Amino acid sequence: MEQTDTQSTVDRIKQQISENPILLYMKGSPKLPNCGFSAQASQAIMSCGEPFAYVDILQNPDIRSELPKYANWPTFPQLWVEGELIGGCDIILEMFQQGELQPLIKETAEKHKVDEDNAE
Ligand SMILES: N[C@@H](CCC(=O)N[C@@H](CS)C(=O)NCC(=O)O)C(=O)O
Ligand code: FES
Repeated sequence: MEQTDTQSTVDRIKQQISENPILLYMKGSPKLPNCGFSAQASQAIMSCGEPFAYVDILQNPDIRSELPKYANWPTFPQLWVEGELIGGCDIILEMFQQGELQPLIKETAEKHKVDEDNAE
């Protein structure tokens, strides 16, 4: 039973990561963040001007407990781009300050817009 629950949570995480090219696991929402780290991270990503998906881990305690093990990353927020963990708040802000975040987000969004246009 325990095993099955853990497995379904991990499956849900894998599905979220594979279906959303830009995905932020955070506390609260970008509009109403519940922690300063999540607020700073989501603001930096929002300032790139592209839509992105998020999961509020405070509403999903199973994901909060399983994702750190799956990701091998102990804390939130976590930014995932195209199925890869980019990092947490420190890395996101560092990339933003170095001018690396915006091209990553822009190029990813652009690429997946084309994917969607070609979807048929
Ligand atoms: N230095 C971290 C700061 C994030 C952090 O320390 N998060 C803590 C407090 S919000 C956390 O997620 N703890 C585990 C938990 O609350 O589940 C980063 O770069 O992301
Ligand atoms: S919720 Fe306390 S530091 Fe993030």
